[in-house]
Amino acid sequence: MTLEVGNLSAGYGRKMILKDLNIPVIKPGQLVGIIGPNAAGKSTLFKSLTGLVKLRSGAITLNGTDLAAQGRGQKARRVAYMPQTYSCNALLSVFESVLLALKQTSGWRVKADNLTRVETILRELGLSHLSSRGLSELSGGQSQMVAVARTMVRNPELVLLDEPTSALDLHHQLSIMTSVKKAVTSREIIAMVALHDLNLAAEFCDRLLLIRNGEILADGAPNVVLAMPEIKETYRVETSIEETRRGSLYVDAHLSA
Ligand SMILES: Nc1ncnc2c1ncn2[C@@H]1O[C@H](COP(=O)(O)OP(=O)(O)OP(=O)(O)O)[C@@H](O)[C@H]1O
Repeated sequence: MTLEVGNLSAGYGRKMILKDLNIPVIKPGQLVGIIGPNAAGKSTLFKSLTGLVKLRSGAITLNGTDLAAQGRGQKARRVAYMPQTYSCNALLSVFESVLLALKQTSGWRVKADNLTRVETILRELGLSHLSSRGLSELSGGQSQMVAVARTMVRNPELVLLDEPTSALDLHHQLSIMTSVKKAVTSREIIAMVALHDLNLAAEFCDRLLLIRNGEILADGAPNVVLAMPEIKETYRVETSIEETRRGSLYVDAHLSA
């Protein structure tokens, strides 16, 4: 499983957002963090990869085949996308809503294997206790975790998660990212995760892409990218990188004087 993006340009109407963007090969089992300020183009990149935003030019090669040339059904089987804002029919239970997400890959007929898959993903994400709860009875953070479950249950080749931790408390930020990382490694798939928290990005990602104004400013290992001057310039903050006692990176940031 590999992903490569070449000379991708995309936008809305006449407005070009992504400009000739290149992402050299992402290897299987990699969790890639997409970082950058508000309005940088992170969600637009995800929408371009899923086909929700039409490409002006460029190629998206997933595991040797041109994703852009594939039909909606095929794309839906191969790529699972969790948008920044998510909604689902409020009359469903958590279990039913996750089961419904499988419809895109396995059709309307429910097989025994589908039920097992739903149970497994709810267990892996620590959501089993919410299984029979109605969606309308969930907190914001619980809804966000269920949205992650709906994305991961499809067992796609490429997972795109747009700020999956934005509504979560510290414990759940770490546990969701740990579960996603585990799934990516064990299934040898690729995940791209848009994150505003640079410390989460440092802790969990194998590679970071820094995007600003629709262009990639930096691409590399977290310790390299986070130490680049482009980080300070892009976020307009002063930063320093420290190594914690556990050996992970910590980004200390404050506003420039
Ligand atoms: N449907 C749309 N029509 C027109 N312009 C849009 C549309 N969606 C997004 N944009 C514009 O595209 C640019 C990039 O937006 P995008 O949502 O990709 O940024 P982002 O990096 O995900 O931002 P954030 O971190 O704030 O979520 C912004 O200038 C935004 O106003």
